[in-house]
Amino acid sequence: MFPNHIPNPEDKTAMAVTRAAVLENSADLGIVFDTDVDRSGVVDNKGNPINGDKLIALISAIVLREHPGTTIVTDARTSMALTRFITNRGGNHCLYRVGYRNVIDKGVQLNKEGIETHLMMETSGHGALKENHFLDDGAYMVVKIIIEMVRMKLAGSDEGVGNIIKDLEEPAESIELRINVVSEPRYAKEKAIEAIETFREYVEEGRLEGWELDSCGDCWVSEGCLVDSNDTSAAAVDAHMYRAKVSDEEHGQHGWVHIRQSIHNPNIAVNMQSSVPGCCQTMTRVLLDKFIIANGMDKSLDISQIEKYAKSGIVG
Ligand SMILES: O=P(O)(O)OC[C@H]1O[C@H](O)[C@H](O)[C@@H](O)[C@@H]1O
Repeated sequence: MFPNHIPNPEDKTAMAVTRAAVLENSADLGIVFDTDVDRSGVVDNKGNPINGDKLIALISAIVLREHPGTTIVTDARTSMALTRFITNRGGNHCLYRVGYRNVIDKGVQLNKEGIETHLMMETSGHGALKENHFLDDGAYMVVKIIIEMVRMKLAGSDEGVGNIIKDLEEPAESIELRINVVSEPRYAKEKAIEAIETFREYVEEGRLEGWELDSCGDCWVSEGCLVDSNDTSAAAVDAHMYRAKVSDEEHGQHGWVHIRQSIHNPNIAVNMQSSVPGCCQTMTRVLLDKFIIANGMDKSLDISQIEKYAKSGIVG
């Protein structure tokens, strides 16, 4: 379909065009790759787009049937519902750093430590399997999905592969905001790290009410996972990233805020999810008033996207 849309399984147009083609041709499956075919997304026969968390869930369900109890590593921008989906099927969910190399390397490391880890996948669509020599390989993922689809058809089901993930809930809200670092480019990384580490201290010291540093709960990675404290084996280059789980009296734990230095750009990426409509805006206001402004960080950071979302609920 290229050059009709960007070849990217995260791209809404790419998924929408593929969905339309599947429905128009009564196809069994639509497939979206990026240019070098290491990222993928699919559309099932009913037109359901399956990318991001949904793709991870679909592959997880297949892999967990083949390897009961396996550990699955993903980046930490996945939903709380995905963790439930994996654990409900008997798997362990290891939430790790953004960056497909980090996610895959974590899986390699866990296997070396004797923790059976068959799938490593990022929300971007990058994914690797132990059986495929830990290669970042979108084509292999899609072949697994095609085999599953044929298996279902041979068993007499026309439900489509989307049926496998029908119990995966979606967060009510999921947003990404960027904070540009106002500085000479050579100091930008340092400043971003300073801001992110101050965020960590704030959350650790309980200065943001209801916010708590997240980890994989009581899994074997204990504190080392999302908080990075006792893991020296992975590259330090993009290690400054933390996730805080967020609760309030009314809803209990309803979401999370993930803050990290961008891998490619001199900015800070802020991702948020909540199961309660309106709560991403509430969390943004807390971040703005109780952390950024309280620290005087609004002088060294371009917080226009944060301010806009806090005021209007509009990303941009
Ligand atoms: O830090 P960002 O600019 O958001 O980029 C983050 C992304 O960087 C690269 O594209 C990696 O391949 C991805 O694994 C990662 O998710």
